[in-house]
Amino acid sequence: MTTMLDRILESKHDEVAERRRTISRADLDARIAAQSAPRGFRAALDSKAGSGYGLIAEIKKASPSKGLIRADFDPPAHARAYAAGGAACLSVLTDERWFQGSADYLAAARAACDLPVLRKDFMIDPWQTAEARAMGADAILIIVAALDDGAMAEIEAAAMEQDMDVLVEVHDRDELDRALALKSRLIGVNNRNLKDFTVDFQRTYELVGHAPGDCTFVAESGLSKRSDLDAMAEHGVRCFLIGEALMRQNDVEAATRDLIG
Ligand SMILES: O=C(O)c1ccccc1NCC(=O)[C@H](O)[C@H](O)COP(=O)(O)O
Repeated sequence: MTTMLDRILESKHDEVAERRRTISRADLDARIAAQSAPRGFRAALDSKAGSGYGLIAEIKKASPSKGLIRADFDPPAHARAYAAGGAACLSVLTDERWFQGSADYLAAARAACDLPVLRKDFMIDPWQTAEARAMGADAILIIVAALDDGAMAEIEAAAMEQDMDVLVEVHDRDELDRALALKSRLIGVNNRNLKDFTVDFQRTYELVGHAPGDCTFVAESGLSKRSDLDAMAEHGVRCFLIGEALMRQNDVEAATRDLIG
């Protein structure tokens, strides 16, 4: 059966191949040289989690599971609201076809605040890490379900060469074991099944006990209220990636503060 992840990855291969044809490495290098140094993504998350909750607040216009989430989409305004509300980091969707995201949204969000920013996209090629840094990203995502071990290691090495952090996303015990063969100790558990979009917090509860103590452990997807976070904290999880629930709020700053304050 072809899953949504399969469909996304298939289109991503064509899309990345096309950009590789049209954007020269010299152009990317010039844009990287013009960027400010990466802001420490994991360090910012750890710092906030040390005295409360570490929130990666996501700027997300639409998704395959929910369609359009926010009509009055304004990345710089959302970035400022998340920062004022106490978020540790931002995540910005840059995938255009499935999430209506954009590299321009990431650049605009980063310029509007001083938080480190994750490029939220489907990384299939080390070239995308240079592209991520050229747009200003401080961290990239590796989805273990999307890659073989060799590709993961190459993409991680390319990101680390650019001094970016790497969030490694897993769904089950096998994927966690593969993630732990990498160097990054920033591990996310996606509670959303990327095949049928169901959300199950049990995934996080089951995996957190298997992560070594030197990991920063992040629960992702489907979290919407303070009691969700407090329940996670009872299992030892203090870092969260949250998009839709915050993006649907009229007052994003107040909602962010209420959630983690
Ligand atoms: O959000 C989706 O529908 C989706 C579908 C297929 C692949 C990935 C998907 N989401 C990416 C994410 O990881 C979430 O945007 C992120 O964890 C935040 O989730 P939420 O708080 O539920 O918006």
